[in-house]
Amino acid sequence: MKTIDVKILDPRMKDQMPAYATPGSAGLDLRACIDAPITIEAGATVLIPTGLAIHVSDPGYAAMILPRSGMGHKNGIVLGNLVGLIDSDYQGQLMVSTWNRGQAAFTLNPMERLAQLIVVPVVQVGFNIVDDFDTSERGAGGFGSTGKH
Ligand SMILES: O=c1ccn([C@H]2C[C@H](O)[C@@H](COP(=O)(O)OP(=O)(O)OP(=O)(O)O)O2)c(=O)[nH]1
Ligand SMILES: [Mg+2]
Repeated sequence: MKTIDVKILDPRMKDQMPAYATPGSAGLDLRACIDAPITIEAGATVLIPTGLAIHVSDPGYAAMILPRSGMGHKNGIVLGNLVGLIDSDYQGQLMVSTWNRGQAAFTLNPMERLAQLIVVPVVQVGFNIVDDFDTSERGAGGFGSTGKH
C-alpha cells in the first residue's frame, strides 16, 4: 500500500486516524475537529477543520474530498465546493467546506465523520497548440448528441 506523510494537528485525531472501513473501501472518513457542536442552518456553509494535514508530494497523485453518501442523502450535508481537490504540494490543514443543502438545520458534533478522502492518480499535461484536431467519431458533439436511448 502506498503511504503519504500526515501531520496530526489535533491530538484527538491520534486514536481516530482515518482508516479504510472495509478491505475494498476507496474512501477514508474525515472527522469534524471542532470543540463544540456547530449548528449549520439550512442553506449555510461552514468551513470545518479536520485536524490533519497531508502532503501527497508526488504530482502523479491528488487527494479529493467527497461527501459521505449517508450525510448527503439523509441530512443534506454535502460540500460547498461540491468536490475538494487537494494538490500534491498542499501542506496545510485539510478543510471541509460543509454545506447544508437541506431544508432543516443540522447539528454537527465534535469528531463526527462528515466527509471522505480519496487518493487518485493524476496526469499533468502540457499543451500542444494546433489549428485542427485529428478527426474523431464524436467531433464537437456533446450535451446529449448521442440521443436518449
Ligand atoms: O475542500 C478543500 C479544497 C481545497 N483545500 C485545500 C487543498 C488545496 O490544494 C488548496 C487549494 O484548493 P483549490 O486549488 O481548489 O482552491 P483555490 O480557490 O484555487 O485556491 P488556491 O488559489 O490556493 O489554489 O486548498 C482543502 O483543504 N479542502
Ligand atoms: Mg487553485
